[in-house]
Amino acid sequence: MSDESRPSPPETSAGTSAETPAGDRPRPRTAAVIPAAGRGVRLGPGAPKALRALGGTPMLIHAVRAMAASRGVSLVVVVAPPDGAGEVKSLLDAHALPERTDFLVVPGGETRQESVRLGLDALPPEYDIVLVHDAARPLVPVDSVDAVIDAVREGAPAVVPAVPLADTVKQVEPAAAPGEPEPVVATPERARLRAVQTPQGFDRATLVRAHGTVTDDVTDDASMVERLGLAVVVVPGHEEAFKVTRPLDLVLAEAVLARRRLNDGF
Ligand SMILES: Nc1ccn([C@@H]2O[C@H](COP(=O)(O)OP(=O)(O)OP(=O)(O)O)[C@@H](O)[C@H]2O)c(=O)n1
Ligand SMILES: C[C@](O)(CO)[C@H](O)COP(=O)(O)O
Repeated sequence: MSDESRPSPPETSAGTSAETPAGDRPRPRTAAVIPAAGRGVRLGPGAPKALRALGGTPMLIHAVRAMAASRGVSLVVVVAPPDGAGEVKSLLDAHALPERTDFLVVPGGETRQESVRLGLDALPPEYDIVLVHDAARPLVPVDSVDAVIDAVREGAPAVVPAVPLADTVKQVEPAAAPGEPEPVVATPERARLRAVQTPQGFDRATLVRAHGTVTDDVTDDASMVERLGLAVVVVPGHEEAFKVTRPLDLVLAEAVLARRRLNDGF
């Protein structure tokens, strides 16, 4: 492990993914890669998005805690802004994670794809299942994380959490000239469309192969697996796993967090 890591804690009886009843095959171990190296241009000027505060705590810390909340996740790899790995390491040192969860910090790249690949490159060999989770989805509930891990453990090479759409979606052609209206060319059947979230879960070898093979620009990791011709399956996502992209998303995230804190009594 690099200097940017905490030493692995001893196995505990609290139950890592490798723990099994006597005689059973060990369960595959799961690591979560968190791409957090984006600027957050759509959120507006300020610090890199992952380091901006949500309820007084950096968004990245919420995302790391969301992964660490799953008893199946025993390593979190944070892909930090390229010049911010030291700051991210200090943040993680300052915010307690469960004893069972180890972490690593690596510097990210120019694109999300590149950042995910750099996170994958840093994974120790003993992890067979990989989750990829956007730092920009800080409020994903643990049940969604567990559902993705379970589906990969049951044999799916690639799993995405997703929710139905509320809006009708139109496919358009680019406008003939700037300022001209965009012509609609199709209306896909909404009932068959899904809005895809993270964490997306993968058999590690499949994801590594996808990142080593697919060079086109894509907006998520599962579409790289689709391009290999392999099956990707959907499990139910959650409305609170939305992505903080624009200023209004941050307002919603603050409200969701305030509601949780009220319900939890702190
Ligand atoms: N070079 C990049 C670009 C994005 N990401 C991460 O990928 C996730 C999803 O990306 P997005 O929400 O688009 O974040 P940004 O790229 O920061 O946003 P924007 O496009 O508005 O700049 C985020 O957690 C972001 O930090 C990354 O690790 N490395
Ligand atoms: C991976 C993702 O969150 C799935 O919805 C999304 O595609 C990321 O897109 P972004 O434009 O890089 O935020």
